[in-house]
Amino acid sequence: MKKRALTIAGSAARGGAGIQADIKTFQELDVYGVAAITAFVAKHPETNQGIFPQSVEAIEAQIHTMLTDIGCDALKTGMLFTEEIIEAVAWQIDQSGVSSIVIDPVMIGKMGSKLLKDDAIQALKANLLPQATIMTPNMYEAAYLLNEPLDALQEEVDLIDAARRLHTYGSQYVLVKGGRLDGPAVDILYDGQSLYRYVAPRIDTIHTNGAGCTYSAAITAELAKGKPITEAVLIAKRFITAGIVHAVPYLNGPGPTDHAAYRKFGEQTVYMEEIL
Ligand SMILES: Nc1ncnc2c1ncn2[C@@H]1O[C@H](COP(=O)(O)OP(=O)(O)OP(=O)(O)O)[C@@H](O)[C@H]1O
Ligand SMILES: Cc1ncc(COP(=O)(O)O)c(N)n1
Repeated sequence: MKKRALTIAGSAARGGAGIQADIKTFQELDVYGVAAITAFVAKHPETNQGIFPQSVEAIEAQIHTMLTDIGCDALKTGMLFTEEIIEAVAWQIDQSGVSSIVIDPVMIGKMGSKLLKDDAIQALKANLLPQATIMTPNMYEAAYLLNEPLDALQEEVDLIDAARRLHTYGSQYVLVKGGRLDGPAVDILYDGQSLYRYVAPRIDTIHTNGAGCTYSAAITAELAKGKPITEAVLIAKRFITAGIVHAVPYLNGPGPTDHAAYRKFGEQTVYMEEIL
């Protein structure tokens, strides 16, 4: 039977990030995608719209319906926004019996939206990270979780150090993304014993809106299909690299990645190596 992946995240009105990115990615990687929407994000300096969180009741009802009617082989979380949403979602994940859990600790969007409240970080650390199969912070999120200044991670050695320290928070694997490093786009994966680096050429573009969401959704899709973590991350890195190469500059600012690019052009310039 076709495998199923669930995303619990925010709706991004521009369509490149959040739930929209996740569902497009699930479809491209041939898993049945379902979604529980935690909030609607329609923030733009010109329209001055905002963030519209959904009630805990509405979020719980969506997750319950999907888990009981459709079932789930792997799930991911993205924007969760508040402490009470995190606590409710963490409880449902704990009860779900789903064994592949990807936690993307989304905090700030590339257009500047604040997607996690300051007082929610403790609930994320206490209730969600210990349940993670893999957590996928970017450099800024890793620093924030470690109580470091936001620009604390500057080089690859800092990513390695952060991955080791974040592993003590309880996630089985930690993937620290070097999207904002100078030089090649290197991400570090750590499982408590072995360290791996995933390397892609850096693409000279500002159009990476939703790159983190898309990457973690691709990892989730591959885990749903039963791939081991190291391989799921490699396929996902190829998926997002192709998406960035072929990104579409629709916006007055960072445009969305192209979720169809991996299928159409299958970029293979990405490799993985173990760091000894
Ligand atoms: N310019 C780039 N060229 C190549 N790869 C990139 C580039 N920017 C980001 N990446 C890669 O894209 C993936 C997502 O990384 P990124 O750091 O953008 O995550 P993120 O900041 O969490 O994204 P988001 O802001 O969408 O949540 C990582 O594998 C990263 O290495
Ligand atoms: C609902 C939602 N979730 C996540 C992101 C992060 O994506 P990015 O940092 O690429 O804008 C976003 N912008 N909106």
